[in-house]
Amino acid sequence: MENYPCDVIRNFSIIAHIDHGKSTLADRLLELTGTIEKKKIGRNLQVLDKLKVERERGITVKAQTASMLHTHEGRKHLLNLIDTPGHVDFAWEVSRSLAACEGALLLVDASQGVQAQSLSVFHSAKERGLKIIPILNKIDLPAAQPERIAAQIETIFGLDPSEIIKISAKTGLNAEAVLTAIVERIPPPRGSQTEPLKAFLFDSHFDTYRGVISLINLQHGVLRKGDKIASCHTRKKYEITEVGIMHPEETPIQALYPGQVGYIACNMKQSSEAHIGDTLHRVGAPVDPMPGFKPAKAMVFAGVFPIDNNDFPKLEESINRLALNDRSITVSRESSTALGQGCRLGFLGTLHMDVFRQRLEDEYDANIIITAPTVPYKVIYSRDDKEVLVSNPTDFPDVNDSTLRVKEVQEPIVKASIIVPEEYFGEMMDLCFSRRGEDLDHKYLDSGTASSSRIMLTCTLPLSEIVTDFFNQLKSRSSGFASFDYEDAGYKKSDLGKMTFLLNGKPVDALALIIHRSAQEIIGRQWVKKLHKVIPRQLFEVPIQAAVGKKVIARETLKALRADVTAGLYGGHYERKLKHLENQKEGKRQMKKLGKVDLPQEAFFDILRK
Ligand SMILES: Nc1nc2c(ncn2[C@@H]2O[C@H](COP(=O)(O)OP(=O)(O)OP(=O)(O)O)[C@@H](O)[C@H]2O)c(=O)[nH]1
Repeated sequence: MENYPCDVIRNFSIIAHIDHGKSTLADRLLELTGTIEKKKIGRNLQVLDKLKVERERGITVKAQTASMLHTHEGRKHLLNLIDTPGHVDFAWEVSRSLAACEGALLLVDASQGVQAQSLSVFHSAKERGLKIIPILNKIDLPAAQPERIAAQIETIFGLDPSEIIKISAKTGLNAEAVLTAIVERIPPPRGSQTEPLKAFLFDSHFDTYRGVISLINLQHGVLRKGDKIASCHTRKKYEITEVGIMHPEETPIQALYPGQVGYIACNMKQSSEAHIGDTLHRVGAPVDPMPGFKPAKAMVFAGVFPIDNNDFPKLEESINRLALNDRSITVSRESSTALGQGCRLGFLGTLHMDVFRQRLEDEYDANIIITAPTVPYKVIYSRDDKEVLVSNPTDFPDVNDSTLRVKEVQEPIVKASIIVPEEYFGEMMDLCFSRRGEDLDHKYLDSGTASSSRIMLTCTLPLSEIVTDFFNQLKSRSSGFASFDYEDAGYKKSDLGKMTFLLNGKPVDALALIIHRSAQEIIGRQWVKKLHKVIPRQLFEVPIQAAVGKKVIARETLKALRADVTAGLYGGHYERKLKHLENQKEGKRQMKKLGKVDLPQEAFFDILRK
């Protein structure tokens, strides 16, 4: 590695909207540089996307990094690709990956044009002062409009059209030009061997045998096995047990030199010790830490409960093991009278939550119930202006109870941008208004009179409105054409209340919701109807009520039972009934006594799944 001084090193990321071909281009670059063999990636198996869920959903969840060697004008260069995940929830991972680069390839699909995330990742890269190389991908597609999209890139990003490289990552057409541009246009890192050791930690994962493996970008100094290092953040000390580069798999090396990107293993036992954005230095030779990082903030919370309560220890262990590799997830225990013992998890967003659930189910075969997602609300009390963050509806106070002296409640809001063809503009406006959107604004993205021009719509929305079903609505109401991105926009005062559901006068804690006043009646009625459908009849009449504070706003009555246990269950769905009967036969069916009401776990499943 000592043969690769800074001037032959290039550290870069590929940034793009989801599906614009980032992983495909990464594969082509690895292939062109001989880092991987061609045959390995024949069946659309992308080397950089490793997790099963990623393949199933075709998205990158966790960033993967690879080093490659490329000869340019007779000189061998070391190119370090720092891969970034491609979804709004993971904007934080993108920003930390970018901090380890000097340049970024901005990839835009020539048939779809600039999309919402193209814009947000562009701004992120620009803020960091990275050299941006615009690339138009998928020019092999019949629907590609390279000229029109190139004009878009020029007007929206202010990039020089002559700098745009037009390629097909799939066929490999012109991909060689990308390598040349990386070497010629991206500045080399600036590091020095003589300055005190300084390494930037930008990613980490957990390995069962070696403990925490951290990816680092070495700013200064030389790092070898046996070196003693310390963290600026925690001040803990470690000894390096292995140094290597990702080529693309972990490949041990003797030493890492300034400007290089690689991995280290040290005696770090817990992933919580590896702080993303931390700076490492040699023991006894402290350095100034790299500029601070915003830590990942969980913005969506949900309870996870096992269907069978005996499974809780196993579920908890699985959750902890998965969380080891994803420190943006927060985990705490939660218990509910209705659902028993479970965990409350905090996620970056709803996709993050879905991915986690799928991993739990895939890898651990877990049979679980997830409660409705909530966002963190701020409750401010008049007594000494105390501010409490509430992310579990159970803990939300009754705002009308004057003894509690709640001064106001605030909810997190986001600044959303939606890019959509003009003909769907009206639909998108409706959607935003129906989700309490404010400050709506829009602008045309195509200059001149292009047919089917595209519009960028921006507005502020409460975060709670986009964590439930917003994305699906957006896609279905725009025939799949709208793209969406959002950023944190702080907190805002809001008229919210806690809605509880009562069975036979007893509240069911797992079903509590925090809802804006304008939607309380509608949601109350909907949920009461749903409950009425899924709760089996009992030996006595059961009132099902929705209440906000002490005020009941909706009610249905479940008539007393006469004969057959399964009659009327689930609105007569045959397979459901069959499953129900089978469960009963196996004696596995769990009944929850809520007051005097028997509520099967499956009923919760049906309500919460919606
Ligand atoms: N026709 C054509 N298809 C392409 C090209 N590049 C990528 N694709 C296809 O586009 C789809 C998305 O490509 P990916 O490389 O997975 O996209 P991505 O940007 O990595 O997606 P995320 O990892 O989710 O951000 C795949 O089906 C690719 O085969 C191209 O140049 N031409």
